[in-house]
This record gives sequence, C-alpha cells and structure tokens, in this order.
Amino acid sequence: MAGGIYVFDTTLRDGTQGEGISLSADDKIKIARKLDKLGVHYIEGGNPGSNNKDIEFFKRVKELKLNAKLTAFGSTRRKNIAVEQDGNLQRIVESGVPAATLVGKAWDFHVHTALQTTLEENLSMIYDSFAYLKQYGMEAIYDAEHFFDGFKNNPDYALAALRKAHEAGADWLVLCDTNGGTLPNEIRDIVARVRNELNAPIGIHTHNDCELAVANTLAAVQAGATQIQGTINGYGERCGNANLCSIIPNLQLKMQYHCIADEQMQQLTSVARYVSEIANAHMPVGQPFVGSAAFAHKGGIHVSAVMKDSKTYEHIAPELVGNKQRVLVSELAGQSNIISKAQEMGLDVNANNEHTKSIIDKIKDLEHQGYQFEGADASLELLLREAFGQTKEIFRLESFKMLVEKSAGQMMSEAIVKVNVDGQTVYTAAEGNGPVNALDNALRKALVQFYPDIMGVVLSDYKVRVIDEKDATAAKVRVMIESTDFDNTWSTVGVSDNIIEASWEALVDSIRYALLGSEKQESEQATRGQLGLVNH
Ligand SMILES: CC(=O)SCCNC(=O)CCNC(=O)[C@H](O)C(C)(C)COP(=O)(O)OP(=O)(O)OC[C@H]1O[C@@H](n2cnc3c(N)ncnc32)[C@H](O)[C@@H]1OP(=O)(O)O
Ligand SMILES: CC(=O)C(=O)O
Repeated sequence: MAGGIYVFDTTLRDGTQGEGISLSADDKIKIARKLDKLGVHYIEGGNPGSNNKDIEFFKRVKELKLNAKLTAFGSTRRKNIAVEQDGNLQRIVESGVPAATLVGKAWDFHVHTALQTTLEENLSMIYDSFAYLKQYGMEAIYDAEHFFDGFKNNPDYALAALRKAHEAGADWLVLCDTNGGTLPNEIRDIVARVRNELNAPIGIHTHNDCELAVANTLAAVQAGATQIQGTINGYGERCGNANLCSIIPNLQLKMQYHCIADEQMQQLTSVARYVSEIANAHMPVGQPFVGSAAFAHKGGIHVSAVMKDSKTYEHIAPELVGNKQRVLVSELAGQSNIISKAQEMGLDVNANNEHTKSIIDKIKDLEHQGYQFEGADASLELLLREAFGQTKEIFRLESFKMLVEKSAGQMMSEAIVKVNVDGQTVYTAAEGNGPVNALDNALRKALVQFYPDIMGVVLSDYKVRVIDEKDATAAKVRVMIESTDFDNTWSTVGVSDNIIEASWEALVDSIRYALLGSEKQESEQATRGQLGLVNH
C-alpha cells in the first residue's frame, strides 16, 4: 500500500461554480449525506460570506452529525483592513464549522493586477487570516491560488506565500492549478520542489482546462501530495474541477493508495448518478468508471471475447466501482451479443441455436430501417422473446382514427381505437393534450378491463428523431418512449414514415413490456406443469 490520501470534496462549492449547476440548501444537504456515506474526509459546503443559502446550509448540516469534516470557504482578508472588519472571515467563524479553506494569492501578477496591492500586503493578508482562524481553534486549509503559474513566474514569491500561511498555523498547503493550464510533468516537478523547501502537508487542486485535471492530480500525489481536492463528475468553474469519480479508483485500484474503504468505492457509480440527478446535469454515458457505457460492449468481436473472459475488454471489474457490464445490441452485433443478451433474460440460447443467426439478421435489418435497440431494451426483449416463442398476443389492433382540431384558439386531439382482446372487440375513444397522449388514453381505456395493471404505468419521456433529414417530408421518424411503473423504467422504439404510426408501435411495445411480468409467470407455470412440478 503506497499510503493514505485525504479526499476533499468541493462539489458543493467549486462544483456549483460550473455553468448550469445550481444547488438549493436542501440539495446540498442531500448530497452531503451521500458524500459522507462515500467516505470522503472533507466536505466543502460553500461560502457563508457569499449568500444566505450557504449560511442556511451550514446551520442545517450540523444536525446530520457527519463523519466527514465540514469546511467553509472564503478568501484571505481584504486589503488594508483588519481581520475583525472582514465580513467574509466573520461569516466563516460564525458558521461554526470545524475547518475553513481560504483562497489566497500566490502569483505576483495576480497580486498586482487582481488585488491591486503590494506583494507585502498580500503576504500580511495571508498571515493575518490564517492566524485568525487558528485563534478559533479551526483546522485551516490554504488554497494557494494560481500556485503553479505563480511558481513559474516568481518561485520565491509563490514559496513565500506558502511559508506565510504555514507560519500562521495553516494545517494544509493546497497547491492550485487555478487556470488548469499546467502539464503533468510540471506538476510533478513543482510539487517535488515544494516538498524539498517546506515540511508541511501538501494538497492538490486542479482544473480541467487542458483535460488534464485527473492526470495532474495523480502526478501531484506521486510527488507527495496527500490531500486531493475535486468534485463529483468533475463539475466546476469553466471546464470543471478534477473528477473524484476517476481520481479515487485510479489512486486506489491502479496506484495502491488508500482513499476510501473498498465497500464505499462500490457506491461511486450510484453517488455520481445521484449527484447528476440532483444537479439536473446530464451525465455522459461514456464517463469513465461510472458512466452507463463505461463497461458496455457493442462490437461483436468485443462481446465474443468478453463472454470468454471480461478482462479481454475491461480494465477493472465494474463491480469495484458499483457499475455493471452491459452488452449492447445493434447492427454491429454478432451472435455473442444476442446470446449474452438472451441469457440475461433467462432464455436458453447458445451458438448452436438455429434461431440466433436469423435473429441477428432481423435486428441488423431493423436497424438498417432506422430502429435503434441499444436505447430500447424493452423492444429488444420483446423481439427476442417473440423469436423464442415466449410472448402471447395481448390484443390485436383492428383500427384507430385520430382527430386533431383547433377551435377557439385551443388544440384538441381525440383518438378512436378498435382492438380485439381474446376474440372480443372493444371500441373506445379518448381525448388527450396531443395525438400520442389521446392514443395512449384510448388504448388504456380499451385494455384496462382485461389488464388492470396497466393503470400503474405512465409514459415518462417521448423523443422523436428524423432519421434521414435529407429526405425532408418523406423522411422516416424514430420515436423512443420511456415508461415507468415507479419500480422499473423501460424504453421502447417505433419507426415509420408517419409519426403517429411510429408512436403507436413504441406505445404498444411499452404496454406489452409492462404486461410481460405476468406473461413470464404464465410461461414459467406452464413449464413447471409440463415437468410435473406443483405450483405454489
Ligand atoms: C479560484 C476560485 O475559485 S476563488 C472563489 C471564487 N468564487 C466566488 O467568487 C463565488 C463567491 N463570491 C461572491 O459571492 C462574491 O464575489 C464575494 C461575496 C466573495 C465578493 O463580492 P464583492 O465584494 O461584490 O466583490 P467582487 O466579487 O466584485 O470582487 C472580488 C473582490 O475580492 C478581492 N479578492 C479576490 N481574491 C482575494 C483574496 N484572495 N483575498 C482578498 N481579497 C480578494 C478582489 O480584489 C475584489 O476586490 P475589489 O472589488 O476591491 O477589487
Ligand atoms: C481555490 C480554487 O478554487 C482554485 O484556485 O481553483
């Protein structure tokens, strides 16, 4: 084991400096709970000197009794005033947190240009501010802003800033690559030189402007930094902060440093997804370690090898970070994709099964027509079960009609549906706020007497995509529908050159899938019956 690393999470502070990321005090409380369970050592909650929301957060978070140390953020005192007169420092002390992080200038250019003060006054601002925090018995963390740019420009001054904070009692000297422009070899060199000059715990805080924030953090740790600052999913100012969801597993699984317990690392994927939900920020499917495609295999050659041994195309076991392997089925699939997917569904399929090749051909043909099964797992499952004779007809469409009317400035849609269920014809009409909603309402109305469970299913998302835009109005459209019964969520697909027909296909698949649970039970019962087993 190479050594222990302190994880400092700044999702609630620097993370919210990212464009589009805004968290209420409630959101922050929820995220703080998750971060605590994940086992981070420090949670930087926000700037009490900046806004009332953060003041409220620091008041409420005390009730949570977290294991992680809460830190409040602010800057060194303003120029030419006493610490007692500095509102930001007062708010930090009043917030009652055990630790505080103060950002202070370490680049002479910034002192002259941004602060517009003298180099000596900046050193006094640093000294006074840390001495003040220590008077209150707080753990004090110095975020040495622009440290690497400062060191390259004037190493003596950058080191003098660190020394001042250290003399005043700062417990951590955190070297910041604030503009995110430094390269890993420079980080490694400079951190090593700082360690030669100063005997103090060193931290690292990097930004992702050159897409090197994770690499730079790892380089700093190799050179002796023992605190890593970063955010969940890399949220943060401009291009973001260093992403803890990548740093932690890299340090722990590849470099043998210890950050959090192994069982806590298994929560990483769920924490990343939880935070993205709360922040309402789309998570890239290909996000390393925790993205839904991080261990998804699409190419037939890959799937064939992964089925023999996952190590062939996976750099770690996905379970170590709480993720899971997925097999995607598309026009790039070979037999292995289908076999793997079918086995996941409990279907008895193998390479010698006569159906397998014809199913692949069918899927490839459908994908060529515009279907996309990668994002429509439920339609794929129905297709596979059908091919293996494992579905029954729930109803048969006889006809449907749509009326769309604009009257008194209001749009109105009405659908009339005629379906046949078990030989019985049912005829219903329903209105909706759009044609698809009307169709959905009319179909449910027809089916509910036979299948009451469908009333618990709602459509949660509806997406339309024109497949061949060049073809203008003659183009086909692909409709993807997401449905949920609040325990499960599933996606279905429909394709047609008519948007209503494409929607109908996706809608019917959604309802068939919702009722698949009872079908599966029936087919299991039938099998048990054939085998002479008693059903309980
Ligand atoms: C690298 C980082 O991420 S640092 C953190 C950045 N985050 C934020 O700024 C978010 C929270 N900030 C805020 O809410 C506000 O900016 C506040 C409350 C801190 C200050 O607001 P204002 O008083 O209106 O000042 P404003 O934001 O316009 O300018 C910043 C001031 O801080 C001064 N300042 C900047 N860094 C420091 C520092 N390390 N130490 C002391 N003063 C500093 C600037 O010189 C400027 O002062 P000036 O107006 O006399 O030139
Ligand atoms: C402190 C900080 O957020 C930075 O220097 O980037």
